[in-house]
Amino acid sequence: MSAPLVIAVDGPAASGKGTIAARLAAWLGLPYLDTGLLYRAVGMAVLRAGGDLDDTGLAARMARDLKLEALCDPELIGRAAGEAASRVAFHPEVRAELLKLQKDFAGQPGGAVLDGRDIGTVIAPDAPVKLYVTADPEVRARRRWLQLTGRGEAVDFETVLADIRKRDARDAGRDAAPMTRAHDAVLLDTSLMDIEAAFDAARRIVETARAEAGLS
Ligand SMILES: Nc1ncnc2c1ncn2[C@@H]1O[C@H](COP(=O)(O)OP(=O)(O)OP(=O)(O)O)[C@@H](O)[C@H]1O
Ligand SMILES: Nc1ccn([C@@H]2O[C@H](COP(=O)(O)O)[C@@H](O)[C@H]2O)c(=O)n1
Repeated sequence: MSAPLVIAVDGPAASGKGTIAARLAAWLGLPYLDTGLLYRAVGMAVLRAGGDLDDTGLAARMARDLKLEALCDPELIGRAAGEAASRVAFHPEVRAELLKLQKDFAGQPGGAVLDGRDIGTVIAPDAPVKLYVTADPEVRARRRWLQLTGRGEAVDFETVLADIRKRDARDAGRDAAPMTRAHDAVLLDTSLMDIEAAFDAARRIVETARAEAGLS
């Protein structure tokens, strides 16, 4: 029997990694977890409790008490949730609380697809297929701006670009599980690709990696 097919998809905000990961999962019939939603849900829980995002203890308690139903909240897609997520994700104690759930998901016997910032480095370092999806900050900001304004959020492009740059710096610069490309992750720059082209490129990367790893 061959090893389970685990696909780790990492990259910065609005690079399109979630779109790619979800489509890979549907194509392969694998379960999919958007791990950013976990941090978004914790951040929103802290904000809704009137708490301070820098309060490590409170954020860690919210992470410990997180219910999976919370991931269905449409507010998690919003700008406030993205910023709050990056703030609580900074705390190692929060990351520790969310670790087991993610590792268990990645360890399912039939395989899985996960996307985030530390999937290929921390959550599933032995994944046979790893992608690091990126795009220029301006391209990502435009995608995010279209997404946010499309759902009715009034925000200008420059604000979204500033958010993206700040979030990139915080996510890549933190000590705990920083956003980084795993040494064995294949880089996929989607700056000049539409969604179909990006998915096709990702599918080819997966097919090559599967063949190299001898996975059926
Ligand atoms: N290659 C692409 N070309 C144009 N738009 C794209 C592309 N990939 C994704 N998008 C759009 O950009 C937005 C962000 O995509 P997506 O949610 O996949 O990014 P992400 O990297 O998972 O973001 P986050 O880190 O915030 O979870 C969505 O509206 C999506 O439809
Ligand atoms: N594995 C992960 C996933 C996410 N984060 C943090 O959450 C923020 C929101 O993530 P999105 O993918 O939904 O944009 C992100 O900026 C990270 O700070 C993380 O640390 N690790």
